[in-house]
Amino acid sequence: MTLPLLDAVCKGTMRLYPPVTSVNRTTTCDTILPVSVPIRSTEGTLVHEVHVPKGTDIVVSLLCANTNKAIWGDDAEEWKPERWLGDLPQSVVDAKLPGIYSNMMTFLGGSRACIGFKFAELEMKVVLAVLLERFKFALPQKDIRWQMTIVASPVVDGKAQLPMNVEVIV
Ligand code: HEM
Repeated sequence: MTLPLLDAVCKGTMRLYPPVTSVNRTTTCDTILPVSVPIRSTEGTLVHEVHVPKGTDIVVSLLCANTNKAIWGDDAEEWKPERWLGDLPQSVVDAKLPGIYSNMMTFLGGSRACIGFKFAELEMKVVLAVLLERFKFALPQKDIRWQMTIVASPVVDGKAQLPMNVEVIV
């Protein structure tokens, strides 16, 4: 059975709210990092690559890659599952992000990518399909903020929590 809307909702959510927002790495040798678009330096010259010496700590933001306006468009910060109901924009295809999951970096890419991503994807779909058949969920009138630190969490009144009104469907 294909459930395109459920699939689109999961992808839309995983793009905008990646549970792991960034990963840290330390270079083990001198490295040259190419940049996707040239950067203008403080001297006014265009920089096409960055020299990174061995032993440099690097923060790789999965959230920034997932919400880059040059890739996803001006509405990059909006939750729009319908993006996945048709063809993705050419800018997303052309970006060739190395992520293992649906043109985004949520589960990373390369040899240390998440090995549990298919399990996680299946689990979230099963849980949603079972719960949504039996319960109605609604957000309360509270100011919910998303704290996008290394692990993302919803916060209300300074405490990590996600209050919800849950009603049994009879
Ligand atoms: C929505 C759920 C999940 C997300 C967003 C996620 C994301 C990630 C990310 C970003 C990494 C790379 C971390 C790094 O290298 O610094 C990672 C690694 C890993 N994940 Fe997941 N993960 C999820 C669920 C799972 C599940 C369900 C499992 C196991 C059943 C799992 C097992 C692993 C393992 C073992 C690694 C380490 C892989 C390695 O270093 O070679 N993950 N995950």
